[in-house]
Amino acid sequence: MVKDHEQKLAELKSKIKSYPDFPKKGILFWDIFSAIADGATCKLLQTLLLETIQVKYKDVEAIVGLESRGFLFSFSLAAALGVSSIPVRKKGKLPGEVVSYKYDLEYGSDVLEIQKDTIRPGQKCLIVDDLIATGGSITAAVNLLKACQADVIGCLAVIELESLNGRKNIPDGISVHSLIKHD
Ligand SMILES: O=P(O)(O)OC[C@H]1O[C@H](OP(=O)(O)OP(=O)(O)O)[C@H](O)[C@@H]1O
Ligand SMILES: Nc1ncnc2[nH]cnc12
Repeated sequence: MVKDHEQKLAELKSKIKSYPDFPKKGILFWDIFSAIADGATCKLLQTLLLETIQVKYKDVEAIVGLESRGFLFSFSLAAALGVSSIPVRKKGKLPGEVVSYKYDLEYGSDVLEIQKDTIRPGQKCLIVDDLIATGGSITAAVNLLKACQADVIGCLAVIELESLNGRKNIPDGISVHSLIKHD
């Protein structure tokens, strides 16, 4: 039987384990690695992400992955589509000339960086990550790409924690899509 999209999403959802109180008390940790340890689920996840890109983001020219779990998807999707794979990393990890963006965390701040010569003004970029929680990381990546004059066509995550309303800070007009929603 050919599985339809909703069945595939339900199957993927059932494969992602959660761990209470990791990495600290009160956090329910959704572990993408538990799903991709299984080869059939790797393939299912790749198929679901590609189907989404073909429907919603078919003009994409670069897949931008957020350190580190976003890299699981940015290379494989870019390779399948034959488009650029570009990493956004935490400060001090990328060689050459970088563009930096400082953003606030609950306590303190952090800096994301991208290599200047990997991105060109107007390039149609899709940001990918495993999970949107507070939305802080993905919002900072949108702002970093905007500072590079890239055309951010959307953000795509495997999981979104809806109760944290991480979408609220993502600039207006940026499409956000997640495969699986949890509270
Ligand atoms: O929406 P937010 O509140 O920003 O949280 C989501 C981010 O947190 C996790 O990354 P983390 O910084 O833990 O790094 P890792 O991928 O290297 O584990 C996750 O992979 C997202 O990038
Ligand atoms: N609850 C969570 N599970 C997995 N990764 C996360 N990153 C931020 N919050 C997370």
